[in-house]
Amino acid sequence: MTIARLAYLFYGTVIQPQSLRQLAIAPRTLLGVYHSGKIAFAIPRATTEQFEKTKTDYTIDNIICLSRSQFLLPGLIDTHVHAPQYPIMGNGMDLQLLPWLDTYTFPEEARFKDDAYARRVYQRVVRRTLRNGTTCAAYFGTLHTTGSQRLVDVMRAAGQRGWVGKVCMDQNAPEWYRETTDESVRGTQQLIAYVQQLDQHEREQQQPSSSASSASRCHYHKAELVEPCITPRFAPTCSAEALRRLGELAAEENKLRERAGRPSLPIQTHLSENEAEIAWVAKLFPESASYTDVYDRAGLLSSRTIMAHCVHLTAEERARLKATGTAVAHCAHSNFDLRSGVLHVRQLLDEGLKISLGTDMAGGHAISMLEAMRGALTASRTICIMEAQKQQQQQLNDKVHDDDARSQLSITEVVYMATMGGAAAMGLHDKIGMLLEANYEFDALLVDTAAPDSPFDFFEPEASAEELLADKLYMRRLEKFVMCGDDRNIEGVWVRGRQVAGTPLAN
Ligand SMILES: Nc1nc2[nH]cnc2c(=O)[nH]1
Ligand SMILES: [Zn+2]
Repeated sequence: MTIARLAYLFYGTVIQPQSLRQLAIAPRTLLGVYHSGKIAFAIPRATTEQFEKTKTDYTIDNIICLSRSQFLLPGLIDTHVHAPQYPIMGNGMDLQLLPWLDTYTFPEEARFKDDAYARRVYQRVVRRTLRNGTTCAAYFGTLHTTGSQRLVDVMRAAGQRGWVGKVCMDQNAPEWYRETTDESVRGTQQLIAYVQQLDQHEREQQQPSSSASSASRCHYHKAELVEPCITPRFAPTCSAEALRRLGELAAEENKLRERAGRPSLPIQTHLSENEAEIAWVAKLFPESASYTDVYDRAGLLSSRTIMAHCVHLTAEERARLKATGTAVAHCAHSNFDLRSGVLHVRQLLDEGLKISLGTDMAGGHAISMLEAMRGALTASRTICIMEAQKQQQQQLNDKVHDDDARSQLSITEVVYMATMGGAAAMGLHDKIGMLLEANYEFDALLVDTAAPDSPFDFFEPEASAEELLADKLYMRRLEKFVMCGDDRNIEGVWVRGRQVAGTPLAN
């Protein structure tokens, strides 16, 4: 009898969102990972005898015992980020969206016609995002098809999961950074074909297993790690014809995919970010009932569509996003930095919309999803303050009203949105976002709140047994990491069971 083989066996605390308001904290979890990247088992509260027995039951390549200050967390998912804007991150934050695009963004993105420059910047972006724990990202590229292909190459080589969109713009952009409608459609088709061909090649390379039923015999592969994504930049820079043809392309492609039992094609764009943008869309598309309706008419709303921002939507628009399963990427830092507005995220959550988080780097000044979580917390508190001020101004009574913090997000909610919520937004919820489920792919971070160069100090609570053993202690560690942590607290990063950042940790 052959002994099954594991790439990794972890023994320690696992923290994982279960739903928007529920977090599982599972101490002393035995977590096995196959070479295929799939989780073999996750047994919380395992005894040392179980640990010893597992070591004899399996051939294990790497055993990692977590210390008290460490825990595993699902990988962070950035559902809206502009890879080519990395060189201007943190610069030019003095303008609002439309002049910001013309002044800073388009000139930088135009440089990506140079494939070598594109590759160089994309290597930095992918390395930096991985180091910060972003295991999966929905990237916007530029207008350039070959440049966008280089982003695919870099992600695959580094082992990062995600979407890559060749940005489409056929109007209202400078003539040196604009394309024809045909070029928008053709470039998107070429990117889809390119990724398909890479995946096909990868599948052919995979050794056929003599006992295919044994997941442990499957090897790591890169097929479907990176998906092409239909990416009209936003309605103002796309003609109605371009939007319609991109919607048709998605529909045609999805017919084939459905027959092959494959997930539908991802779609991403911007929606209702800034007041001037919304007024411009109303002028450009008078036949549409709303900004959302512009995309809806083109067939671009779907259960694999992500709309970034959505700050100023009407109730009808929100209902339409919900009905079509379209997700909203909440990009709080960007909404502050470009003075676009403050998303009332509690309202959208109450209405049952799918909400995830995005850095929107470089509209947002930070590349880290920890920053995206903090931004979302700050935005929700800003809503609370605005609501309180409104109540006071209305002078319903002259005493200060009770503190109402219902609009405020919790740590649990932002962690959900940065992990499981991101997986749901990208239609990957049956693959990633969970660590306590066998057969999920192991996309994870090893966090250490006592890392040697940690940007904060964690003081153990007084040693009452109740406090030391309770979930409370790890909740406090998680909160510290979210509020005060950075990449120095991320000691290892795995995507599909392969370590892609951090120091080699196996012992
Ligand atoms: N934040 C942001 N909004 C956009 N709307 C259209 N393009 C962009 C972009 O690059 N960033
Ligand atoms: Zn954006």
